[in-house]
Amino acid sequence: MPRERHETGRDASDPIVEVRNVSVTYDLENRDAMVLDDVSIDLRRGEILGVVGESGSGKSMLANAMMDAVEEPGITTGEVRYYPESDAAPINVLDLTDEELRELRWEEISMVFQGALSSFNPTMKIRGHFEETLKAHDYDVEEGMERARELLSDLYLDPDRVLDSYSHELSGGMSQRALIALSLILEPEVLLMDEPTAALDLLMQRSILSLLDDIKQKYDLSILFITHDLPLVAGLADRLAILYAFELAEVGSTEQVVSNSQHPYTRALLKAVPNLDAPLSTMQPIEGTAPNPAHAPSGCHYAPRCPLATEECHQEQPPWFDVADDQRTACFHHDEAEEAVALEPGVVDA
Ligand SMILES: Nc1ncnc2c1ncn2[C@@H]1O[C@H](COP(=O)(O)OP(=O)(O)OP(=O)(O)O)[C@@H](O)[C@H]1O
Repeated sequence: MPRERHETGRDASDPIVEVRNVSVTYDLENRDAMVLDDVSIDLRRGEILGVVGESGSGKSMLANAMMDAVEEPGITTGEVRYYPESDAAPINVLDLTDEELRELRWEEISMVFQGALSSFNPTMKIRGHFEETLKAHDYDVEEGMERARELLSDLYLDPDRVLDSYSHELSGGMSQRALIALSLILEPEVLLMDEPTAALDLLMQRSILSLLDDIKQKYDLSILFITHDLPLVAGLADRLAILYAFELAEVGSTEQVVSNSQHPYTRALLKAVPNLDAPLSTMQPIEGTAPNPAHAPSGCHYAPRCPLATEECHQEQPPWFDVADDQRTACFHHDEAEEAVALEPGVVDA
């Protein structure tokens, strides 16, 4: 059954952040270009939601919009509602004053970017970053530094050694873990992670991901994990949201999306990823290129590359279709996708 292009009402599964019809617009090549186009999604309390998309698809825009941190002169529209507790009134993030936003960030919603080296000030020891953040938010420094030590230990780091180092004295994996500890110092409820392990080798990526699961449990976090690496996040996330060219294409439980995707783009993406179990000959790159935001197609953004596209797809944006319990797909031809883009069994392990 077709649905509106946005989720409506409160979810039975208790959202902690609701993103509703959020768009981000920049003036590019003298025209309004949407680098995020009418995205609606919930981050549910206690879940890890993986947001997967190619480079330039708008992943960072989504995370930035959720904290009203889109870089000027970008314009964010729509609604982002944050529910500090299940039955509390929502906070409308896009309506907050600068001072209110300063409090929301770090204390309620915290963000970790890739490349810890550029996030840390090279002339300040790691300890200084923790102390500075605690002071800036009027937290008790002594108590906060106790928590810092615990967080660093939770991330399998030696607290004394790390706190007394400059970031360049630590390995990439160590400084990225120190950055995760720093992001949690003010006990936020939500962690937005934007390609947090992209610069690290595979082994370190995997070990950080398994730590993340433990940290999530211990500190009751809800995590949005952004990546271009579908197999990486499939092993971690409860649900996946697939972003293609500034729009959401499909959202569902990880297992459903990986093993029963109903969107031709998700299926093509699954076919395009290298996988240790599947022979290289079964991999297939996606033909064509993603649109530039200044020249996005008027209908479904994937239509120009899609084997199933019909006139309707080129003219109209597809609505959401509920294709399974807790899985929705924005494709007119979702019921033909499985046959048109066939997958080897077990392409990615959920
Ligand atoms: N400051 C800016 N001004 C104008 N356009 C921008 C700006 N920053 C990003 N964009 C454009 O917005 C689109 C989405 O960018 P975004 O950074 O969200 O992509 P992404 O999916 O996070 O990519 P990556 O994985 O490469 O970081 C891209 O087409 C990008 O070129």
